[in-house]
Parts: sequence; C-alpha cells; structure tokens
Amino acid sequence: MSTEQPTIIYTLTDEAPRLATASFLPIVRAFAAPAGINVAESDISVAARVLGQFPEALTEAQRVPDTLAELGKKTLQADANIIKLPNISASVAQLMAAIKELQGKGYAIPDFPEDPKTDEEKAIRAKYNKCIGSAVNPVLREGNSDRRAPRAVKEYARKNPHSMAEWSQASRSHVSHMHKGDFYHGEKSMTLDKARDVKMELITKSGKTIVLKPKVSLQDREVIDSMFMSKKALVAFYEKEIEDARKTGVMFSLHVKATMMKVSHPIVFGHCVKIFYKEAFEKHAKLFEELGVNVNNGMVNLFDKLETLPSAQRDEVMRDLHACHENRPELAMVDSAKGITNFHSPNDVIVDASMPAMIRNGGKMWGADGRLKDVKAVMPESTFARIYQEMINFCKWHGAFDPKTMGTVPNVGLMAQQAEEYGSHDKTFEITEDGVANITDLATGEVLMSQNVETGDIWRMCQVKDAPIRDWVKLAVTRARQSGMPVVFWLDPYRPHEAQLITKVKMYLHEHDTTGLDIQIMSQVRAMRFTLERVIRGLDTISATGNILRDYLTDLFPIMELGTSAKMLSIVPLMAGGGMYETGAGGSAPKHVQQLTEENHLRWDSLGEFLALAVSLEDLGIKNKNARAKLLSKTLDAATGKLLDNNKNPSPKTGQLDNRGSQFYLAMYWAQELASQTEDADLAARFAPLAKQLADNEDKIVEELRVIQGKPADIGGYYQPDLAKLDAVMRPSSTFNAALASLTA
Ligand SMILES: NC(=O)C1=CN([C@@H]2O[C@H](COP(=O)(O)OP(=O)(O)OC[C@H]3O[C@@H](n4cnc5c(N)ncnc54)[C@H](OP(=O)(O)O)[C@@H]3O)[C@@H](O)[C@H]2O)C=CC1
Ligand SMILES: O=C(O)CCC(=O)C(=O)O
Ligand SMILES: [Mg+2]
Repeated sequence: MSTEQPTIIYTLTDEAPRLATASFLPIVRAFAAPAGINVAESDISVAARVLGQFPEALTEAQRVPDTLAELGKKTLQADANIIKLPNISASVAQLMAAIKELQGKGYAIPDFPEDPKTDEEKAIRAKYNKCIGSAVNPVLREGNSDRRAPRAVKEYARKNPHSMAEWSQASRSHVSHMHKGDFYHGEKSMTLDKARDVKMELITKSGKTIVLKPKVSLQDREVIDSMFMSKKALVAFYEKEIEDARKTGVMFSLHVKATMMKVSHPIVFGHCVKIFYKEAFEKHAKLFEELGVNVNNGMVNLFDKLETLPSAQRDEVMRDLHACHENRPELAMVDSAKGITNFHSPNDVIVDASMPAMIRNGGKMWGADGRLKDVKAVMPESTFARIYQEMINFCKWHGAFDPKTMGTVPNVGLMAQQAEEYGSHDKTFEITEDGVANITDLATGEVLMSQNVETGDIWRMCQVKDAPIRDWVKLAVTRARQSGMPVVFWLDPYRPHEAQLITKVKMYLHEHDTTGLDIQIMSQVRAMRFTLERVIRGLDTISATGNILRDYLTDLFPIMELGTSAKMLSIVPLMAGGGMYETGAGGSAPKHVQQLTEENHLRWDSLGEFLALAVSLEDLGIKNKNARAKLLSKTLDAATGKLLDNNKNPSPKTGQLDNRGSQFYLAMYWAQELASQTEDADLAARFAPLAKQLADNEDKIVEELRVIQGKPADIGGYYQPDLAKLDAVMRPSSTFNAALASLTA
C-alpha cells in the first residue's frame, strides 16, 4: 500500500453491517481504484476487540493488533477519512457468547469471570470490561455529530410513505419517570476555573475513606457534574409504577440504554426485575446467591443458571417466578412467539430504538398473546423521558405523524472527546456504604462537589471539555446557515449541567455572525412541542442537543419521517480536521443475521453506507484536490438518487431483492453515471464496458441473487464469520463478480 495514496478506512464491524460489507467493499474497491484511492480495512468487531485484549493467550498466527486503539489515534490526524459502520455495543450475554464462539474456534482466551475474586480474575474482567457496552464510539467520535436526512431520502419517504399506526385520543399509553431521587434531581455541576487533577472518594459514615477513582485530569473551563440516583427512590418508584400498571390494566415495559450507559443502566434494569419478581427473589435469595445470579444482565442470566440445577429444584423456582405474575401487570414482549419478555436481556429493549417503535405503533407494544396493547413505558431517569411523553401527548391530540407531509428534524449533537455520559463509564460507581461522595482537588484537598449518598446509590461524574462545546456551537451555526433552518438548543436551565452549557452556548454564539439566523434555547419539553408544531406544518427544525438526546432524537425523528434511522446521513467532522462518516444512525440489527442464516435473505438497507461513502469521497476529493474522487462522489449521489427513484431498496421478504441485489443496482447505476459524464473522458471510457455488462446482464444477475434465497446459509460464525464462507454467501452472483473483476483486470 503506497502511503502517497489517499486512503479511506472502512471499518469491519458486526452482524448485519458486517454481512453487507462483505458484498459492498469489493464494489467500493473496484470503483475507487481508477481514482487512485486506496480503501483500507479496520476490524473493530467485538470479536477482534476481544482477541486484541489477550495476545499472550494466542498463537503468533492468531494474534491481532489493537485496531480500535490504532483507529482512535487516526481520528486525531487531519487526513483521517473513516467510514464507520454500526458495531455491537455488547451486553455481558453477547460478550460471553462471543468468547464461547472464539474459544470453540481454538482461541485460548479466558472465560469471562462473572464474579471475579482473585487478582488474576479481576485483571481478566478489567480487560473484558473494555469490550462491553459503548466501547467503540467514545474512542472514535473525536468530533461532534451532524445527522440528517438528505433531501433525496426525505423526498423518497414523502413519495413512498412507510406505514404509521393510528393514534387514538383514548390511548392509555404513557411514560413514567422518577420525580425525585434520580440523576436529574441530585445533580451538581460546575465549570472549572483552572486545570485540576481530582479524585472521586467516598467518606463513609463509619469514617472510612474509599478512593473510587484516584485521578481524573480536568482541563481549564471544562464542565463537570456529580450526580447520583437513589436506590431507595428507584425501588419505591418501581413498586409504585408496577402496581399502577396492574391496577389500571396497562402493560408494563422498561426502556433503558444499558449499552451506552454500560455501568449505571444494567443496575437500574436489575432493580426493576428484582422488584417485579420480589417474592421469588426473596424466597430463593440464598440459592440465587450461590448460583451467582445477576439479573442486571437480564432474566436470561437467571434462566441460564437454573439450567445447572436438578429439574425438581428448577421447576420449583420457575413455579415461584410464574406465581409472581399473579400480582403483577402484563409484561411487554420482545418476541411473543418465543416467550421473550422485556426483562429477558437489557440490550433487547434499547430506548433510542424501542420508544420510536412504540410511538410509530400508535403507542402500543406486543403482549404475550401476540396482540398490540397500550403500555406504561418506564424510564426511570426523568432528564430525557419527558420528551417521549410530550410526543405522546402530541400524537394523542393531533394523531399520528404523516411521513408524506411532515417536516424534518436534523440533529447537531455534542459528543466529542467523550462528552457527557460517554465519558462516565469509568467514573460510575455503585455505593457500598452510606456516606459522603466527594470530588476533591488532589493538589489542594478542596472539595469541589459533595453529595450525601446511601448504600446502593449509583454515583457518577460526567465531563465535557470546553473545546467540544465551542465546536458544537460552531457546527450548529454552520448547519443553520447551510440549511436555512432554525436551530433549537434543547437545554433545560433548571438542570445544573445544562445551566452551565447555556452560559457557554450564549458566549460562543457571539463568535459567529448569526444575522438572519433563528437560534433559540429551550428546555426539552418546550423544544419538543415547538419542533412538533412545526413538523406537522411541514417545517424543518434543527435540534442541537447533548449526547443522550443526540442518540434519542436521531432514531426518534428518522423513524417517524423515514421508517428507519438507517437512511440517515451521519457525519462526524473530526475536531483535528479529518472526517468520520457513520452509516445510518441505528443499530446493527441482529434479527437480520438470523434471517440470512435461516433463509439466505439480507434485508439490511445499505443506503447509509452509500450516503456515507459519497461524503467521504467528496471530502477526499476536496482535501487532496482529487477531481476523480469528487466525480466519484457526485456520480454516486446520482446513482443513489436513481436507486431510490426506482425503488431498488432491499425488501424484508425472502425471495425478493435483498441487500446484495440493492448493491448490484447501486453499482450498475454508478457505472452508468460514470460512463455518461463528460468531465473525465478517460474515466467514462473505463466504466462504459462495466455499465454495459451490468445492464446487459441485469436479469441474469438478479436471478442469480434470487435463486439462492429460501435456504439456510452458513457463514461459519456469528461474531467471527469465516471469511471464505462469508464471501461465498454474500457474493453469490458469478456474473456480477466477473463484471466487477473486469474493471480492475
Ligand atoms: N453506531 C453504532 O455503532 C450503533 C450501534 N448499535 C448497536 O446495535 C445493536 C442493536 O441495536 P438496536 O438499537 O436494537 O437496533 P437494531 O439494529 O435492532 O435496529 C432496530 C430495527 O431498525 C431497523 N433497521 C436498523 N438498521 C437497518 C438497516 N440498515 N436496514 C434496514 N432496517 C434497519 C430494523 O427493523 P426491521 O426489523 O423492520 O428490519 C431493526 O430491527 C446493539 O448492539 C447496539 O448497541 C446501536 C446504535 C448505533
Ligand atoms: O455508542 C453506542 O453504544 C450506541 C450509539 C448510538 O446508538 C448512536 O450513536 O445512535
Ligand atoms: Mg442511537
């Protein structure tokens, strides 16, 4: 690989996006080569990240470099050009499954120590902890986030609206959140007056000092928060809401983000499960402890542990669990056919995707009988839960949104340099004894912030550096100028952290010419109402938000507007000057892999990849003064537009056009655009034969991609597919493969 050549780094991730890459990357390489663009790979899959932690356990041939750390370094270089596909933010259950698969493939990596006791086990656990939850995005997102629906995509959705269930004013669905004792109510926040090193410590009532985090280096002007969630208040809240759902006859569902809030939300999830099944957990407390049951990882953890018991004992526990349902409300289901409830695994119901799905369904979720029903959606943290209630109120009054006419809501999100919750993972603790939790200056001993906490409370510190905030304001102003849309900063002056941000936003807005721009600051509920009033009138509004609302809103609005967040353009202008182009705004769609392995149909829509690649090529063209890269970008955008116009997106139904077929059409249209452009005759001549070959063989190729469907497909692994098998499954059309090969021959 020549270092002279401009390079796009394409990430290899997990599940459906990884499958799609197996088909798309050869196309990208073939098209990029004539422009002198190198396309490199970076494997940041959960399997690669696990292997990267244990080089000493592997043979020379098995060892892999720490690609995530390398890619993280790359984001700090001005020439970084990265295409980042969604990756698994693994739950413990997913990580354990990945470990098992890798061990089965001959990698001698250690078992996951669920309850580490020895120093060795603790060291192994610490390494595995690095692979859990949002382990990738905080490392790579060295810039703020710009997510929007491109015009062509929005137009397509208007012309081809997805289904939206009706909303009834009589709907009893609602959101329940804590009104006291949560992170919102216990938050303190400050902006630093100088750079400081601090520690997080607990001074217990019994007089002990427990240092939880020995050192955090803070920058001048950085905003830090100290906040806690009271276990007592949380448990009382669950008791009340579970009983309320039972009395009023609505289903109960819990929505958390246990992947991104990988330390706090599994605990929040676990308490809910334990309260719901209180009698059984009390009766079998000793047994569950002996078994090492940890329902922070879902009921699946309990079920797995029960498997090790003699059947009579297991049946007794199962009977007691079932008996709890007598006095409890119906639980919302993740998969009613398989009897998988909302409590099965914390990563099954990820709030950013699960709440929009519920709202799109007219406020309903699936019950155990396979019917859609009204539901109490429980989100303990009040900070952000309120936005969903506001949207529900709006839908009850105005009816469901209409994708044909509704406006669009792009987002400019603060997330750079581990902003806010992204940086809290190693600063979140479950308190072991009543006492005072202090953030203390290491040099002077000055206590900067102090909270009274009790056993079981979750205490955490968040940070956001000054430069990312300044960059975020700049990005919001830039987007307002480019789009002509108003910008609303969703910031609540009553929340201490956001009050600090408001001061900075006002200050940094002065650095820009905002003449003629409409820029406002509103608390979340008002911002939602204001935005929705505009949405139903077909008016567009940019939301400028902190990290959590970036995540929530970039699924919520796209799912209403486009049916999925996979169709979003998702750009991370890196603060060091490079660019990271994320594909879509949604997840990695585990269900899609199942459909592929069972029926050899991949419904994953790579539109996000197409959009990302066009922007990546454009950026490369501008920065390297590479006219061909720019031309590739322009023609790719035109091809994507044609793909949408001609409705060549993948169908969810087996036997119809799938991801591979959609990618074939993209390649054909792209080749045609390149062949017919007149700016670069050489390039036109190179692509003309391919364009012809693909058009001449269109029916044959589509048929080759169809006949293989309907039967199981073997990709040789879930977390680490076998490359040869993956290639065979994802590139089954010999005619298409030969045509592509002829381009580089
Ligand atoms: N940037 C990142 O790296 C992100 C990673 N994640 C991770 O992804 C995993 C699953 O996340 P979850 O939030 O449950 O979301 P899913 O991946 O399950 O997506 C939810 C639904 O959205 C639809 N969908 C999403 N992407 C596409 C696509 N490209 N084409 C067609 N349909 C699509 C699918 O609907 P249907 O069933 O109708 O096809 C899917 O079932 C988790 O491990 C999570 O942490 C999540 C968000 C972002
Ligand atoms: O970082 C993660 O775990 C998920 C991120 C996510 O959902 C998003 O960026 O929209
Ligand atoms: Mg998200």
